[in-house]
Amino acid sequence: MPKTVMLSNTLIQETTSASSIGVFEISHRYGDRLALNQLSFEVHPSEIFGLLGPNGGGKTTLFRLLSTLLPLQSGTANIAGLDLATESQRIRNLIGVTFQSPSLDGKLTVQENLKHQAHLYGISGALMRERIENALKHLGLTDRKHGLADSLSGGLKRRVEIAKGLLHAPQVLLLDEPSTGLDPGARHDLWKYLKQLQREDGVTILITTHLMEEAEQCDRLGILHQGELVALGTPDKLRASVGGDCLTIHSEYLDELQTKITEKFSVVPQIVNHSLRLEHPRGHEFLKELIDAFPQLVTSVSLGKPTLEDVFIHETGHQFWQAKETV
Ligand SMILES: Nc1ncnc2c1ncn2[C@@H]1O[C@H](COP(=O)(O)OP(=O)(O)OP(=O)(O)O)[C@@H](O)[C@H]1O
Repeated sequence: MPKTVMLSNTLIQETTSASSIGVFEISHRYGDRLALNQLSFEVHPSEIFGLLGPNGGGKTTLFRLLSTLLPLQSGTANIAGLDLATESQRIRNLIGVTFQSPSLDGKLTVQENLKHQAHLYGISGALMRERIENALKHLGLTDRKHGLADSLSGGLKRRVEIAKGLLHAPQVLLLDEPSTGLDPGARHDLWKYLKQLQREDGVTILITTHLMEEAEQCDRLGILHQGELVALGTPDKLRASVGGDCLTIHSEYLDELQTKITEKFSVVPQIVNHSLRLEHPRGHEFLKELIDAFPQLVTSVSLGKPTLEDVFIHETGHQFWQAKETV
């Protein structure tokens, strides 16, 4: 967290030099709708930090703020020690951003799109050619470089968007749902490349996703729900925060079974997506007790170690895919 100091009656927040991205108590409204609520987190240098959240959680709004497309309404933020509110031009030079919305010129070839992007950043000549070839190679686009962007599939277009964000060798990459539309092979290659950028070039990567398997690959994760950060930590630490094993109980008599389990075992199962869900330190033993106690009410029970989806349910009471846009 930033240190707050008093200077001439003005509160100044000092940034923590150890962080590459610092977000401190950011809130953002669209009219009456509160899209981000007092959000704070820090991303360390050369870290891959994931923001996991369902649609409407506020991920895109945060990206638009960090990439200087939206002005900050309240709170403070910095990237590589530069203040977002006052040094947006310098920040733009050192970040690479890929948004969900398409930005390619469909009437230009892949290579022309990349050249255009390079020129915007003042890159030309041999350096430009080298950067473009490198990005094409790592994103599996070399044999499509002369094809019109309009002729590409959604997944290939996505890869060109990502290539565009990498051409000026940014220190910090902001990737908003980069895997959307990519098949599993392309997703695997993208992650291999992101980890290479992290390892060899020390790039810091902030990525948003709603895919659990992608979230698993991040060094640390923030779980964003209705504009608030409900959990923060490594995937392992987050999973460990869920108490023991997770049981999902199917029944035709959910309300009755919920009451009876609560009375008999003094634990309150949550009703999530037409089933009962509870956490127990020794799930396999409890499962047997449960079936012995209510053989007529229990249709089936599944038992598993906590997943990131369980972390989300644990923190919000909602199933990830059913979390509503209610902010
Ligand atoms: N321009 C806008 N005007 C009004 N409300 C908006 C606007 N943009 C976003 N919102 C609302 O703000 C909230 C957060 O939206 P945001 O797009 O940041 O979420 P998200 O997590 O990126 O979702 P998605 O993955 O669907 O893009 C949502 O409730 C959304 O409806």
